[in-house]
Amino acid sequence: MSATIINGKAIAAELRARVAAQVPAFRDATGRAPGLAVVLVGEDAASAVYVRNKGRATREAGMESIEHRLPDTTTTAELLDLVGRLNADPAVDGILVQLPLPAAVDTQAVIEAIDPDKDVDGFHPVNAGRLATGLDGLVPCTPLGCILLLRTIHPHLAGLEAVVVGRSNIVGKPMAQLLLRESCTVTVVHSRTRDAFAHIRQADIVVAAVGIPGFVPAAAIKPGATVIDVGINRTDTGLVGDVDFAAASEVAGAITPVPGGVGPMTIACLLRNTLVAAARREGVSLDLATIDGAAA
Ligand SMILES: Nc1nc2c(c(=O)[nH]1)N[C@@H](CN(C=O)c1ccc(C(=O)N[C@@H](CCC(=O)O)C(=O)O)cc1)CN2
Repeated sequence: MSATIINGKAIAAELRARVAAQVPAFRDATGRAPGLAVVLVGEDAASAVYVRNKGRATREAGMESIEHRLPDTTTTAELLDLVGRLNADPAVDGILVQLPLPAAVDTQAVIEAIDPDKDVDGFHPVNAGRLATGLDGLVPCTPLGCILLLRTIHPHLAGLEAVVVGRSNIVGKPMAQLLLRESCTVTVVHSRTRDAFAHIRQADIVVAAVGIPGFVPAAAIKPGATVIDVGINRTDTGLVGDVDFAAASEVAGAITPVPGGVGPMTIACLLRNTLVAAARREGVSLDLATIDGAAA
């Protein structure tokens, strides 16, 4: 069997276009564009690229991009002070602090300092709680992107067996919550799971977010399953995911590539979240089902 390759780059471009299409109405209603502030601390090369791409995508969508680049000597107190100012700035609808932060910075304190209603990363405990309890909040971009990719293959996710590989706060846990919200039957496997592959083999949907190159072998995938690979691992042979893509695509029904799968959805969903945050702050109504795609 040769799997359908899920083209995240194309699906992300469509989402970005749908978000951009809503911006003129927001401008007309409020007299301003949605504003996204992105904070980069230090010199991490990959983070610098992601922040540059976020700024470009924000401007291309017709939104205001506010970028803060700080040295790697920045203290937690200095970062908290900046976040406080962005919280208070009425032109800022979304705040994103690029991760990872330098080791000396208290990352959790910074995340918790962001106004939950401007937390376009969806990492604040208030937004994690809203997601877990079925309230409207801001949802982490990468897991949200995975759901939108899954819907292109499974317009109805309810009842499917889903296995999430990894339990990070940024991807694994919110991914499990989002799949539960779609009425999937959800299992999370992690480093202490006794036989992770035995669980993965039962799954109609596998979301791999463990950060280990090629961790999921073809032999662990049920024939016809949909495989979403969140891993972005830099190796001597280039960027690879958490799934053995070449072998798995002979077994899976559909699979995301790396690069070109989940990654582009992260930035598209960031724009979507910024528009959502701006609309909620201004009391402007949005048709989220249309923005997220016809099957939403
Ligand atoms: N505050 C945040 N920090 C980080 C997040 C996040 O969502 N919020 N996620 C990642 C990095 N990230 C966005 O910030 C991100 C990662 C990858 C891509 C992407 O488009 N990847 C491409 C490959 C690009 C490459 O060559 O490196 C792909 O997969 O096709 C976009 C955004 C950690 N930090």
